Amino acid sequence: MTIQLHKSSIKKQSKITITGSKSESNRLLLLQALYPELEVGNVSNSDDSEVMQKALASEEKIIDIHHAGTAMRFLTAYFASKEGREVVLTGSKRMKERPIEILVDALNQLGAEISYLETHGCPPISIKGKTLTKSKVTLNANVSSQYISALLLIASSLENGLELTLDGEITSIPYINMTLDLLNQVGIQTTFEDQVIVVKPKRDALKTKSLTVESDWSSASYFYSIVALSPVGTEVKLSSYNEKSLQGDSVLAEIYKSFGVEAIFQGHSILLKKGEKSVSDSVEFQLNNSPDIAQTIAVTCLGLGIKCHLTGLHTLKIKETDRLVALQNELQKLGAKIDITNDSLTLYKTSKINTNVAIATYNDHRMAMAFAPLALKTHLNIEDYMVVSKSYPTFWDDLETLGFKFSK
Ligand SMILES: O=C(O)C1=C[C@@H](OP(=O)(O)O)[C@@H](O)[C@H](O)C1
Ligand SMILES: C=C(OP(=O)(O)O)C(=O)O
Repeated sequence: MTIQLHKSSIKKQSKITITGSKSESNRLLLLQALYPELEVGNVSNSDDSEVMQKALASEEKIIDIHHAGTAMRFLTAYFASKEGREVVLTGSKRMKERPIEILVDALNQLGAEISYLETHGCPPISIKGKTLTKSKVTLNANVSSQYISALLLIASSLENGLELTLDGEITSIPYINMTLDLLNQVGIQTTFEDQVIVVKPKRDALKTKSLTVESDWSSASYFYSIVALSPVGTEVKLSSYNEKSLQGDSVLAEIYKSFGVEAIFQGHSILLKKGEKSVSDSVEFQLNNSPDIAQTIAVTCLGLGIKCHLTGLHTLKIKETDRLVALQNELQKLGAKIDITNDSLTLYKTSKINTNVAIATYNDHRMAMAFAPLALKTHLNIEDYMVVSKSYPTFWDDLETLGFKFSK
């Protein structure tokens, strides 16, 4: 199903409430399964968090987590440490191509019993839950931080806690820090020094029994892009956010200054305003710490007609799709010249954007949402538009609130 986005201009002022961060939600849902007295507010309404909730409550033998990477990785660790529980974790066609070997190896070294059912190194996997007795393991930290967060999330429930040694350059570090911060908030002790993370076992009551998830910063990125592509003076207010966020994607506020977007905190809302400041001609960003906003930034640059060079993108190749190739294909359709490597993208200055192009989304929510703001510049069509529900089910409703015009 394709949505036709008509060339639109949005209201001068609007207000949007974005659902809870799916990253924070999926961590806290797992902690809640370990410590049922924990109450969690503003849980994400994303498909990925729904899948996580259902899986944790399920007594079935086969659990299908569809496209949800965090759910796949976090639940692997969770079920592996649940003595007596036997499950098969499976997922979408793409999930069966997304690597999980580093996590499975680490868990098996800790005493787990996990095996592959189809392709070595990828889901589906069979897990025979065990009491994990060992407490030290080393793993490669350069492929996905989700493997590390998965181990950290179950660590406090292990008899002796966990000492994790991270080998190589650590990717997506803010997500690891987010995990550690949430553990600390509920009273689990951790240290992180010189590539070694230690998590102490938790035996006493929780320090905090109730936590509220901050709204999702990756979802906020699409509104930063919309404001960047709108006339001077356009304002969009987003809630509910914290000035000091656990989410690495909050770096958006800094990055989008280059695109003329002012972000003003007003209590727990952020007022985004397109300022008078002229936009940079060419930008460069290292996105190792915030890979999920790469697509948004690349498309904003196309819309503004500026050059961008984005680096630190090696994890994009193993996400919902190969996002580097997907971006190259779709930006080219719009008339852009773009070069990609295994970990970078260069988009050259493009003065004219092709109209009425059909953007393919590759089962990737962020392809649909990153390209949608271009409707402020031209007519465009987005294929399989409901793909957005992976992280942001009400995305199109919220765009309509802003004044976007479309036909489904
Ligand atoms: O831990 C998390 O919640 C996430 C970590 C990141 O993955 P990688 O560590 O694989 O880059 C990010 O891309 C993903 O959307 C969510
Ligand atoms: C990469 C993402 O999610 P996951 O890895 O959890 O599927 C994402 O939401 O952009």
